[in-house]
Amino acid sequence: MIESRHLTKRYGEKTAVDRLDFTVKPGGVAGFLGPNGAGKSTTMRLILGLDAPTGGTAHINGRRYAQYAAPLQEVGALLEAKSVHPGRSAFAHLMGLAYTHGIPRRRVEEVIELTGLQAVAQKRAGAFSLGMGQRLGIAAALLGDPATIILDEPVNGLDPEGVRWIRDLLTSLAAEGRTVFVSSHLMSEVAQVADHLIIIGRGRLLADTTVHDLIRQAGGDRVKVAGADPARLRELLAGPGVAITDRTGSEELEVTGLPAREIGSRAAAAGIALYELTPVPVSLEQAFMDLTSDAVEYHGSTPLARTAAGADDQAAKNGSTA
Ligand SMILES: Nc1ncnc2c1ncn2[C@@H]1O[C@H](COP(=O)(O)OP(=O)(O)OP(=O)(O)O)[C@@H](O)[C@H]1O
Repeated sequence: MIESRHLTKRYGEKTAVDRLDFTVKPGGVAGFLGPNGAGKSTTMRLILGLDAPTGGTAHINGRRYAQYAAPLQEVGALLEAKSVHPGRSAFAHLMGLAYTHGIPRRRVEEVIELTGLQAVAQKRAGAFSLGMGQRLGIAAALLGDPATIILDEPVNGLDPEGVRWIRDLLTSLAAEGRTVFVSSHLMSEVAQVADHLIIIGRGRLLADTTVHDLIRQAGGDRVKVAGADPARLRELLAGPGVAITDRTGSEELEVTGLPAREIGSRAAAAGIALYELTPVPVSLEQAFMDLTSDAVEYHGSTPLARTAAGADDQAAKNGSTA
C-alpha cells in the first residue's frame, strides 16, 4: 500500500507536487497519469526517498522508504532506464544489486528469464537498446521479490511485443496481491492494465477514479437506437436513471443509462423493429485531455496552425481581413 498525504515539493518558486493525497492499494494496478511536467516523476522520487518533500508524507506499507533496512525486498522501482554502468553486463549489474541484499544468484537468473534477457545477459549494458535497458530496469525492480512495485513510464521505448509483455507482467504481479503503481502520459496505454487511475496536473490531484467511472463520466454509456416507432420506444425505455434525447422528425434516439442488450430486448418484446443499436464509443484519451487541458504546461503548435496565425498577424498588420 502506498499512501501519499498532503505530499508537496517545491523547487524555488516552482511547486512540482502540490498537497497530493492518494492511496494505492494492493492487488491491483494503479495508473498514475498526467501531462508532461505534471509532477509524476517527482512524486515517485518522493515516495522512494530520492528527494525530500517540502511538506506532507509518503508511506509504503506504513513506513517511509528510508526506514526499510532492505528496501529492494519491499519496493521495486524503475525510474530511469539505463541507470546502469555501461561497461557492466546485465548479469553483473543484477548480481551487484543482489549482493547488497543477500539475494541468491538463482533469483538473478530467474529475473533474467522473466524479463527475456537470457540471450543478452552477458553483453555490456551500455550497448543495450532502449527496450533492453527498460527490461533490465524491470529485472532490477523485481530482484527482491517486492510487495510494492513502482514503475515510471515502463513502456517507454518498448516495441508492441514488449508493450504487451509489460501489460501481462503488471497484471500478473497485481494478481499475486502486490501493489503496482505505474506512471504514463498515455491514457490509452494505462487503461488496458489499470483499473484505478490517479490523474494529476501541475502537481495537483485532478481525479482519483476508475476506468469504468471515467468512461461513464465521458458519456460512455450512450447507445444510439433507431426503430420503427420512436415515440413508443421512448416510452418503453424511459425510467429512473435513463436519459433519452431525440431529434424531431428523426427515427433516431440517443439513450444514456441502459445497456444496448436491454434496449434490444425491450424493443423485441414490444415487437418494434430496430434499424440500429449502436453503443457510442468514447475516447478515454479525449476524456483525459478534457480533464487535464487546463494543466498542460507545454502546448505545441502545428506548422499549419503557426502559418495560419502568422497569416492572421500579417493581415492585422496590413489592416486587412482574410
Ligand atoms: N530538480 C528540479 N529542479 C527544478 N524543477 C524541477 C526539478 N525536478 C522537476 N522539476 C519541475 O517540476 C515539474 C514536475 O516535473 P516531473 O518531472 O515530476 O513531471 P512529470 O509528470 O514526471 O513529467 P514527464 O511526463 O515529462 O516526465 C516540472 O515543471 C519540472 O520542470
